[in-house]
Amino acid sequence: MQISPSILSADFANLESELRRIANADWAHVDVMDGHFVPNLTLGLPVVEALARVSPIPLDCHLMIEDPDRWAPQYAEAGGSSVTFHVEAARDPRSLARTLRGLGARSGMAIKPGTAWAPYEDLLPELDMVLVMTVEPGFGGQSFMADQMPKVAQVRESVRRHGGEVWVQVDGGVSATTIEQCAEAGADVFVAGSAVYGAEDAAAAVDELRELAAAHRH
Ligand SMILES: O=C(CO)[C@@H](O)[C@H](O)COP(=O)(O)O
Ligand SMILES: [Co+2]
Repeated sequence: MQISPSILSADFANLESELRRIANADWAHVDVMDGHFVPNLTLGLPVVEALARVSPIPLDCHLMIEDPDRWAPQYAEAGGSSVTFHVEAARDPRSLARTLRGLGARSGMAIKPGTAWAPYEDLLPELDMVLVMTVEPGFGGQSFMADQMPKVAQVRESVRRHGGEVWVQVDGGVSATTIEQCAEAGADVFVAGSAVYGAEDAAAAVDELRELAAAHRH
């Protein structure tokens, strides 16, 4: 059970110290938004490069951008240990996932709440992680969509049948009150932005989330 706090809810004026607050987490989740794929703009390659230089934990880059076929490999080169693109934006997801792995990154594929999983099941051999969004991508602090749990369970079942080591990540509205149902549905990597950075003791929030997830393991 792994926790990946989203720095979208961190203090952008002090990102290095904000990363140190979550040094006990498994990953630092970096939300890259381009103002086109989603109606919000956050940060890009130069900032990811800078974060990779100082982060005590590996970067989990979530790319909410158009044309990931062109840009995602550069996030792997910039220091993203895991790079997740949205299938809705990708022209050739299979080839992109292979390219990411070839660059030494873990390949992740994200699906929005309105996107079905079944058409993409055959991509599993190329993937290290599937990200099931539990909010509409674009902003932190939104309400958790419990209606995505059946999709998490579907992805978990596909992974079980496929037999590989593919992680199932949930992102959006994950907190101490919603993480249990995510774990029970089959998620094993949990992104939490406001629930971690909104806590006075971010490291304690990470530990609490990990314990709750472990106690409700699928
Ligand atoms: O990708 C996104 C939003 O598009 C997320 O990573 C959020 O930033 C998570 O924030 P919370 O919902 O946990 O506050
Ligand atoms: Co995200």
